[in-house]
Amino acid sequence: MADAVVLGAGSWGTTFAKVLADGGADTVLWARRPEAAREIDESRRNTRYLPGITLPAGLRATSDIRAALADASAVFLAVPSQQLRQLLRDHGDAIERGVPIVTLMKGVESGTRLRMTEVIAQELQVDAARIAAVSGPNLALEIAQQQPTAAVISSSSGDTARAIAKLARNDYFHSFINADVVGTEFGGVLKNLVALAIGIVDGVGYGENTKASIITRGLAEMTDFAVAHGAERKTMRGLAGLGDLIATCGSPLSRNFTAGRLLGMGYSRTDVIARMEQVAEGLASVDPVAELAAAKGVRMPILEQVRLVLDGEMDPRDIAPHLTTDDEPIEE
Ligand SMILES: NC(=O)c1ccc[n+]([C@@H]2O[C@H](COP(=O)([O-])OP(=O)(O)OC[C@H]3O[C@@H](n4cnc5c(N)ncnc54)[C@H](O)[C@@H]3O)[C@@H](O)[C@H]2O)c1
Ligand SMILES: O=P(O)(O)OC[C@H](O)CO
Repeated sequence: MADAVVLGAGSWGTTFAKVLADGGADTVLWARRPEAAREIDESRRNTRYLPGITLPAGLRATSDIRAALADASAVFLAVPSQQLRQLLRDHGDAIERGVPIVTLMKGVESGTRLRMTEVIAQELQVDAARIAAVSGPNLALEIAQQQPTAAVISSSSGDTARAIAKLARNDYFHSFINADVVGTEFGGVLKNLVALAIGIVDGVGYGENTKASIITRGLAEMTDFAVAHGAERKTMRGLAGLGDLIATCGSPLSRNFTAGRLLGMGYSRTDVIARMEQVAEGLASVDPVAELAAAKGVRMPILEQVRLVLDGEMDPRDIAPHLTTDDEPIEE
């Protein structure tokens, strides 16, 4: 049996497989395209997603998903959020009973508005104690370059969180644990939306005051939203909240920041999607998060303005003054 099987050989799946393999885990990475699996196995490279990175010799790759799953002691999922349900529907039956299933993803499903752990539980009919979510300030390329980084592994089961945290650690990557799955997952989803806003104002040409104002108010919005959905407030101050917000909003490596920047430069939603070569989860999360916020009566003016820019109903230059939609001053 392999200690870990990672599904999805994009930038994060490949990097996380490297993290696991560098920590000593016998790791198999599933790539949809046979030529990608071959390149990883034969050249120790994934040039499309991780240029310049040499992958560890112990990391094996395959394009045979069912063989990989049948041999897995733990399964890690790293495909775009809108694709997860179909992948599990097609191949979830190949996962052995009792195996922990870990989402590395940061999105909600359009339509159902479900978090990834909820999609897993619903589609595979597995107990929440077997499921975990990984989140944190984790820009893939920096970790693939072995720059020191922390993440948090969240599960309702302390045993599951601890087991995954022990697998996902090495001399450059450290995993903490928590039991707040709702907050940990929503942190990863919501910071993408703030990063879109930061990208937009960067594309417009605004500077650090504007960005700091949006990041600070964005964290307040994230916290209101997450707490209304059952998260712990402190999670939003942790790696999955503030930590990831700082990394994603501050880096040109972020695909959400990049997508926002294109919007700020005047490209339409359709143009931005066409230009992105990797997934920017925030683009698909805007509408379901806005719907979830409305259902709980949570006001999210920054999210609302990102939505208006995406829909072509607001000039990107107008986003910054509207940090709140209130006419009367409100408490910070
Ligand atoms: N890249 C990062 O820095 C990073 C860090 C943390 C979390 N994440 C999250 O990880 C998830 C994956 O992101 P990524 O960066 O690896 O994306 P990516 O665009 O780099 O790669 C996505 C991978 O999924 C595969 N894929 C696409 N559609 C598929 C389908 N229908 N079935 C199976 N495979 C499919 C692609 O071939 C590709 O290998 C996202 O939710 C993202 O938010 C990314
Ligand atoms: O490239 P992004 O915007 O998807 O962000 C990547 C990671 O989530 C950063 O933690």
